[in-house]
Amino acid sequence: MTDALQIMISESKSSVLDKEHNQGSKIPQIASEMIFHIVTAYKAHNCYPLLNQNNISNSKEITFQAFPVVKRDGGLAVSNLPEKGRCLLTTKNFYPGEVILRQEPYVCVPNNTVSRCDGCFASESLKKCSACQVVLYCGSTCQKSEWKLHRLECIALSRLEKEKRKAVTPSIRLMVRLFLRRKLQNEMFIPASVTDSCNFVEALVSHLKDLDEKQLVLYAQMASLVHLILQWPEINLKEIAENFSKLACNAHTICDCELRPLGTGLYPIVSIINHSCLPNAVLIFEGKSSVVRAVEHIPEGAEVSIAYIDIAGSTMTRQKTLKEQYFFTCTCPRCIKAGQYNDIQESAILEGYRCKDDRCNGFLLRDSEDKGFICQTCGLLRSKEEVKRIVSEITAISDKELKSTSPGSILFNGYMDHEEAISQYKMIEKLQMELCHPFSISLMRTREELLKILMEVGDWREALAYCRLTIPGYQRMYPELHPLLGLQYYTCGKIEWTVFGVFKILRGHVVMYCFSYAPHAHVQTKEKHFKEYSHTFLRNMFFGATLLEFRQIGLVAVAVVTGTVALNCCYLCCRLLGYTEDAIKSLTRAIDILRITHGTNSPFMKELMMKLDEAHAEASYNLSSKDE
Ligand SMILES: C[S@@+](CC[C@H](N)C(=O)[O-])C[C@H]1O[C@@H](n2cnc3c(N)ncnc32)[C@H](O)[C@@H]1O
Repeated sequence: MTDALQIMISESKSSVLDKEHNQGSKIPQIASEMIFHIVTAYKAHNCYPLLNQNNISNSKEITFQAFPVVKRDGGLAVSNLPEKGRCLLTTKNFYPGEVILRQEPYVCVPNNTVSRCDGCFASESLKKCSACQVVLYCGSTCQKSEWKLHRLECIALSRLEKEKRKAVTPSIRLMVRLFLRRKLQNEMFIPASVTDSCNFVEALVSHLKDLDEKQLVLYAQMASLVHLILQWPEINLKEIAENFSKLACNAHTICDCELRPLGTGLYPIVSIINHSCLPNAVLIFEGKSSVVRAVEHIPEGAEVSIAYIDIAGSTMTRQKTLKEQYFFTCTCPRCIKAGQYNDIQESAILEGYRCKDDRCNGFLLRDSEDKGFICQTCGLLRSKEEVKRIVSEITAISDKELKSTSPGSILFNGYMDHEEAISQYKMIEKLQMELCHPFSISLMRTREELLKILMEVGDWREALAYCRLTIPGYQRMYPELHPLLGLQYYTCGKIEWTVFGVFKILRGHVVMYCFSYAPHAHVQTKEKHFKEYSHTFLRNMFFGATLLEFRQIGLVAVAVVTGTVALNCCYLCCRLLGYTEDAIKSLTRAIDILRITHGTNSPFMKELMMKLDEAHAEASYNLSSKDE
């Protein structure tokens, strides 16, 4: 049977390759048919060729025993669980904040939403590699550090016609690099070690047998492009397609410290870690290095777990996502509660509707006669028709053709300009407030979008209001030590620290003209001539004057000040009353969480801790000037 399959693979391969050279446009269809046949044949014979957790011990090339212990002295071992496959176990205690594992990527690539340097993922001062014209570098240091691998990649990419080079997406590059690195390690141009070798890649689960036809077709199309780039007769399309399937469930999105995606990387030992919706560890990146830290005490002999997905959703949503992307049913402590009353209640709050009575905070469940949804606190019915009407209004706004016809003028999330985006999101927010439970995820996502845009335009005051609105949702949806909760406190503190008022002095009274100041940007003001205050200038002004009284009337505020500095200057700038204390609270909460998830040594954390120190210094200055 294996021989028959082998013949089929080689026949299909040669036909694909022939077509590839003769009629480029037909390749994908033929390649996908081939993959489909191969997989169907494997399925029919209940046999899967490469390693996976089910047949791992039968493999001749590599066995599980070849690398049972990842880091004996580091407290980790690899084991195998019947329902999960391989897993990472601890052989010592790990405590919150302790690094469990650090690993460099076996291969990685930056994403293409923004142009980035291949070496460090920076997005500034980039130059294209003069030979392939595909890969970007920020300077010679990064170019040199990447050269061993890029030398071969560059030759391969340079052979491609210009038009085809445009189709070289990050996923295609990641696959090309995977094969190139394996080759370089086999030929000993790049050193291999027990934990950094293609053996680990071979052992990754692929779930090829679980893919639907559409996905198989896609992988086959992608495989044919990789084949065309590499032009290695010894690899076949099936192997490449299977590797795409492996990357889909084993590669990780590389993020910056604020969890914004930068690229994709394969970290073979990190890939052994299984998922939990209540994980005991977190995966963070320091540059391109992956770092897994404990977020709770993990006793010796326990399994290390991380979250593969955003764990904010209801059990049903999380399970659906895990099944679709990773092909398993989660049985973590949260998921085993599926269907229990508390779980149903939580789902209804996160993804359901609000009570018709504004004053009631109850959650709604579908009524038995299917007329609508009944509030479980006050018993009020919300009709299906009403729900439908609001849902379709929201959809209509979301779908509205706001996209610009000329790509150059798209400013934000496809909207023509920020103001338009803000107004659309506010309309959606209003409708969601009418429809959804106050802790609903969709309402929170809308507010997150608004926060993002408002920060982009430097409207710090409103951004702060939205940021504060999201905090209770985050507290509810995430565990106490979740990086996203820490980062939301950080954003709040950062804005509280940033919001300034600019005052104009009028005979000892000061009239406030604006509320916001964006460092290194223009002061946002009703009176345009207040532009371009430098950060230092504003800070100096603040320290030179004492605010006696502050009253806010709409957008204008009146403040009474004393102090010669204030009177010598035309304008006085002051952090809005009470915001320093708020910033201290938010930054402290952020640090309490992020020092566990992110450690304390990264530049990001150092800056954050410095900000908190500054806030403390300013608060005690305020206190002392008040006493005087
Ligand atoms: C990144 S791999 C993790 C390592 C994997 N167990 C192995 O044997 O290589 C992801 C795959 O592991 C399995 N997996 C991960 N977490 C799981 C869990 N909580 N329950 C069952 N299977 C899980 C699924 O097959 C998933 O697609």
